[in-house]
Amino acid sequence: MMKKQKLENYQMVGVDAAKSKEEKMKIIFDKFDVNKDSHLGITELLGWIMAVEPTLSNDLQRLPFLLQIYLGNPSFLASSKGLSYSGFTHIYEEGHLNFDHDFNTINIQPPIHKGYAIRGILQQQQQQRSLMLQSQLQQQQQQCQQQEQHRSLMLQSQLVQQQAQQCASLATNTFSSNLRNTTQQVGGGISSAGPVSNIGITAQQMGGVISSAVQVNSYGNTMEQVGGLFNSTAQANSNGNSAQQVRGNLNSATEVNKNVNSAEQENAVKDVKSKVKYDGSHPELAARLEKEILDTNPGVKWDDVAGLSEAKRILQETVVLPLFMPEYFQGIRRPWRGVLMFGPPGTGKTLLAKAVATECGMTFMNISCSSLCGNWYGESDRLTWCLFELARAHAPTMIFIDDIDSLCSVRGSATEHETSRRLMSELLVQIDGLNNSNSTSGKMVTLLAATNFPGNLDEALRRRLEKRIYIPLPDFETRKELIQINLKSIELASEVDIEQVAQKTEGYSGDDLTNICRDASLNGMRQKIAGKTIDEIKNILKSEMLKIPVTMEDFLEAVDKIKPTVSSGDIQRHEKWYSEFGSSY
Ligand SMILES: Nc1ncnc2c1ncn2[C@@H]1O[C@H](COP(=O)(O)OP(=O)(O)OP(=O)(O)O)[C@@H](O)[C@H]1O
Repeated sequence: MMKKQKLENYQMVGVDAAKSKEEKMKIIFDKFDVNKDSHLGITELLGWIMAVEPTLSNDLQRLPFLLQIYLGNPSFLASSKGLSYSGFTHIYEEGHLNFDHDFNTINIQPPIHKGYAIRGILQQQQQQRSLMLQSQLQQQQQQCQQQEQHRSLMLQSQLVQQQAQQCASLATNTFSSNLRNTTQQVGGGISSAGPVSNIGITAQQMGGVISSAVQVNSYGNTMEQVGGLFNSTAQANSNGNSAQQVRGNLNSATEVNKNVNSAEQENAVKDVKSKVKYDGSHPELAARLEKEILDTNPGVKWDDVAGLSEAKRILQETVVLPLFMPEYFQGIRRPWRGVLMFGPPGTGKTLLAKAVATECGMTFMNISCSSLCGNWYGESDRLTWCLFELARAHAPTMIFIDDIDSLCSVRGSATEHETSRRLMSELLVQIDGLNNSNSTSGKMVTLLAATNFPGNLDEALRRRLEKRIYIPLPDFETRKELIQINLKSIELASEVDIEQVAQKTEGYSGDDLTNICRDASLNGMRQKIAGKTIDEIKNILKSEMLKIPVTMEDFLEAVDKIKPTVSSGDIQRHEKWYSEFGSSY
């Protein structure tokens, strides 16, 4: 079939096979008059050669390549577009020569032909190609090596990070306190006393877990050992203690307050974190987010948050414990994906989020609506996706989204915008993916959100924020504690009655109270400088200024001046929502 086709071509061109090569070339060149339209296509040229020399078409794939090279050589061109007769004869002869032998070898070793540096061109091209291939290969190898190194550094760094957290937690009161309680729980009603003997007793009683318990307490290092211990907790639970009891035995708020990490431990965590590198697909977005929202150590302690013991307990269960005993929080006990704190403004929601992140040595990502709003179509959902990718790279991480209601206009509503719809969909997908398979690998990412307008939340989002904690206005005891926290480094006059200030500030938010304390503490200075010139003020000794005590009068004046910012309508709105959708312990 092939032969027949070639013969037809041959006849069509009308070349007598018996003629000499030169004659054939002349006929073909004239016949096709390649320059008449100043254009010669490769396919056309290929057609000629195949027609004239049917035996040359053994390797049709190689031929166009060769022709391309010839046509690229200026010495074969009669004009900028047309082929010269000399060029044509050369092509013909090259093809002829090589086809006569074995066309497959042409490209490897083209014959030297008088007057033309074809071999040089081909060799050059070949060399260039092989150099290119070599350099591509080298680049690929280098990339592979770099990726490998990077990956192993990441793994090492994650391991160190985990260990640093474990060490920090175990070495500090935070953990020993948790551990002690846990061990008591492991004891499950065994009458044990002090922490160390308690561990001993528990270990003995638990039999199989002696080594874990001892190791954890003596050295407090590895995940498996910790896991071993917490497995024991799980066993203890199945041996009679209910989850309720476990929770009941958790640290009280006051105990939690004692759990202050040493600067050294914090630095260790910080140091490890700063070495974590994002290796995902959007480095430029990640860099932007990192700059805006990343805080490896927010530096707020439990001690700094007054009251809110209920909220603290829920946060312990949702965030702190799953981090310390990941093996326990599996399956149906998996950590809650998202936690919502709602309540009037200035009640300490952000403060609480920071405290949890600090106490757990978690990376804190404080995100606002504006950080997720991109300028371009699709940028917001990419930013959202990148946020969670970044969080996983820095895990354990807490993503804190303040004013989350502003991210979601209710879907389907008139105010819904395409960007916000896409952002919301991505956010829902990402929350769905939280704490599934990765929770055991220490890659815990928790979403903590806060809002003053819980009623504005998208229904789907509300469902995913599985725990919804009400952060109310501070009660009497909390107000007292809050005033003390605010004034801990301030000189107070002996007659100052904090209880009275607390009584007078019912309905004030934590933020309002902080403002009262600030105002009261500045009053002494105001009185001291009243009527003085700037120069006279400059001459007042700093130490003298610092010694001015805050009096009861200063407080009463401040309370008079500063009014509560939260209305009773606001409170009712929150309480109504709490009764419908809130979580309690
Ligand atoms: N429980 C608290 N303990 C100590 N300080 C508090 C407490 N609540 C509020 N404050 C003070 O009020 C300030 C504001 O608190 P925070 O930003 O946490 O409130 P918020 O509930 O997040 O407010 P918003 O809803 O407006 O974002 C804090 O910096 C702190 O000084």
